[in-house]
Amino acid sequence: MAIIEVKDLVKEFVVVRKKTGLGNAIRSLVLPDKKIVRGVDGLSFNIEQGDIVGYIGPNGAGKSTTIKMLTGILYPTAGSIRVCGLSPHKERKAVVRQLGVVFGQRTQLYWDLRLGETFELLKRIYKIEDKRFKATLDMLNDVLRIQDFIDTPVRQLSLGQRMRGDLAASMIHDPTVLFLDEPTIGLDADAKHAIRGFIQTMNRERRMTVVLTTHDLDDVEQLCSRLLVVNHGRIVEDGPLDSIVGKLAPHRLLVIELSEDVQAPEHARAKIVRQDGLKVWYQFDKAAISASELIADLSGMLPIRDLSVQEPDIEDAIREVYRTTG
Ligand SMILES: Nc1ncnc2c1ncn2[C@@H]1O[C@H](COP(=O)(O)OP(=O)(O)OP(=O)(O)O)[C@@H](O)[C@H]1O
Repeated sequence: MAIIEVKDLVKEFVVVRKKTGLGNAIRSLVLPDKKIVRGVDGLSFNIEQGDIVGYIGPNGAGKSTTIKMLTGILYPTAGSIRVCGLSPHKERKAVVRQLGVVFGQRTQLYWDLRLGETFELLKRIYKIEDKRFKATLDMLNDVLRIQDFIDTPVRQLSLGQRMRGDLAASMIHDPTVLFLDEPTIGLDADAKHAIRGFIQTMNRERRMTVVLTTHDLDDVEQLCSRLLVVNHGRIVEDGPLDSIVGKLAPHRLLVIELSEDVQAPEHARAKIVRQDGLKVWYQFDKAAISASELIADLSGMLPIRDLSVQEPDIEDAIREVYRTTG
């Protein structure tokens, strides 16, 4: 059984359109001009236990709205959700015990408490027994190195320390699923490395399922076994990184260095995208022609001194996801 099951999920928001001018403002009070915005528009997907899934897409695609519904913060307009066999909005208390949630852009720690006091508070909220609490803290300290600043008030922590504190807090009750919304945003390379290491360790050692929204390409590349790409509230791609890169950036480049300055010939299944002195760049789709076929064809027509095949760039492919507007 999948640990997260989402079927035909829809979330609509009612937005009141504001008009300028006093007359219009008064009219709006009596008869507001309402518009329905579909933040999520018929999502269906399952996530298996132990997966690390990147939930990615351009701004306004519906990522946060989905995460809020999966964690019981928002009520869906239609469709169904099961997380650990529970309905997040109907069985919120029970579901919250199974979930860890971290929003990179805002802390869930208590600003005026020391980090350790926050953990104590969470211990009481979740009714965690002493022995288990201590064991979890020791484990979290091993992975996140929180001991150095556990007695520091949260407001004095650096961003990287605060994020490690937030992650530790989300794990105190030993959840089954971890939702991370931009967990590495604004962090330096060391802190990012620590956070990624933590996610990998929790996934490997505790079979923790992780759903991660991120704009960081290294997060995607280093962590995610599967990507769900969302746009306009719908899933537009679902699969491992490689296959999505293949779909979004199907083109490869054959770069040929000529031994003589000749005009490079056109090819029916490859396009010349650049010629600079003795170098020519042919772009081709590997589904239409293989690199070896193209090389064989061209070597009969051109004086070739050297050549190389350039694979598509993961960064370009994922950037394409974030650039997409259509
Ligand atoms: N409370 C709200 N009221 C009205 N519209 C909303 C509300 N929350 C989200 N929306 C709209 O729903 C759509 C999806 O928004 P959402 O915040 O889920 O996108 P996102 O993928 O998380 O974007 P980002 O990457 O910018 O955080 C957007 O059109 C947004 O304007």
